[in-house]
Amino acid sequence: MTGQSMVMPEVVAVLMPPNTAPLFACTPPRAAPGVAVRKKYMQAQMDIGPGRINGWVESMRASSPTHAKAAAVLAAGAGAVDGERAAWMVRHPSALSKFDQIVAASKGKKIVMFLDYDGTLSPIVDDPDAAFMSDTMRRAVRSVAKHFPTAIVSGRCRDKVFEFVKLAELYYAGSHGMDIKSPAKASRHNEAKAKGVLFQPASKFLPMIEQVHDSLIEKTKCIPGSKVENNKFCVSVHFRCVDEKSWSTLAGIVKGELEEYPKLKLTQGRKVLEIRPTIKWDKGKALEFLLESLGFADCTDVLPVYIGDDRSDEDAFKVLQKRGHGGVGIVVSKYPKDTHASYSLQEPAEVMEFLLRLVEWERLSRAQARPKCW
Ligand SMILES: O=P(O)(O)OC[C@H]1O[C@H](O[C@H]2O[C@H](CO)[C@@H](O)[C@H](O)[C@H]2O)[C@H](O)[C@@H](O)[C@@H]1O
Repeated sequence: MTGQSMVMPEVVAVLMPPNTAPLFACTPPRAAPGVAVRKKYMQAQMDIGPGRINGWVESMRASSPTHAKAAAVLAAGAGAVDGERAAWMVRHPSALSKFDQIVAASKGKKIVMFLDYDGTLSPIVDDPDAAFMSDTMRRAVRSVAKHFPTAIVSGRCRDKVFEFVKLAELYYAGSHGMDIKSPAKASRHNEAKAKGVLFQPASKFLPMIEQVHDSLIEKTKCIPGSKVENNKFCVSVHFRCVDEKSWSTLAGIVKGELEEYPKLKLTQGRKVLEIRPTIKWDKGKALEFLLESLGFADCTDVLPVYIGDDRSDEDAFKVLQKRGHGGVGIVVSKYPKDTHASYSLQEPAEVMEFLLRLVEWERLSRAQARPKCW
């Protein structure tokens, strides 16, 4: 991103090497004793491919920010961890405290909103079926969508995330972007090109994903607390409620399943192992696809804003970071983590505050632009 329209915090974020997935949910401290912890997590993350089960379990531990923070505190002390957080906040300042900077960058541009669901619009809870969004958050999203084209981009299957959000005027990209649909309800943003879009780049994997889902349901029955979720073009195996002693057994089951399906790969989210097709499609590609469908491909007068909390959202942040015409990536996290986002918000409550401020700012800008009749 080189254009002057680029939105960046005052301090440039440390970039990760190209093609490197974010390594930990929480970055262990850089102080001497923490380095060992950091390396351990890095190794664990690399091992998750076809590697050892121990590597898988380490990586599963690292997917818990609180777990990783506790490990870092043990290794380096609370002071070092606080210092790490302060340094991270300088690199990824709060989108609320930098609100004026963000909206200034949208001058002369149309904002397009992209919102992740779990951990962004709804708080993380133990039961994935109970991850409800509050009515106040729904009202905030509805108001945003009145002013800006708005898409929900989720790892969940599209129908499920729609059941939670219940707003027919939005675009939805489910299954980590592999199931994209334009709004069911007309609004002033979707009269044009994106109307009637349905894009499913992984449709040929549907029977395979079904098989894997059914097989994993059967094989994980012996593991109390585990939950296998059918996300249509991917399968999520949750371990949030599984006793840590059983994590290696669960990892072994998923690993064994993957070995039978070389056309599927493993990714990780917050206390969840996700199996998905090896196709080169992710939330970043979905963001590009939606911008194109809306008629904004290569447009200099559009500013995409993406808010998300998980590893899969990093694919979208990377796209925004590379985009020549600007884009705002906002990561939702209380803890420092490797991210390609420029800004941060701590939790869904702050996301709601940001959305409401955006709506208010847009209303005021419009009112000021209107000719006055005395
Ligand atoms: O892309 P997202 O909308 O963030 O979806 C990612 C995954 O979110 C859900 O799991 C996560 O949230 C659950 C409810 O709070 C929580 O119990 C779980 O531990 C988290 O990983 C969803 O259930 C998954 O299918 C999504 O892939």
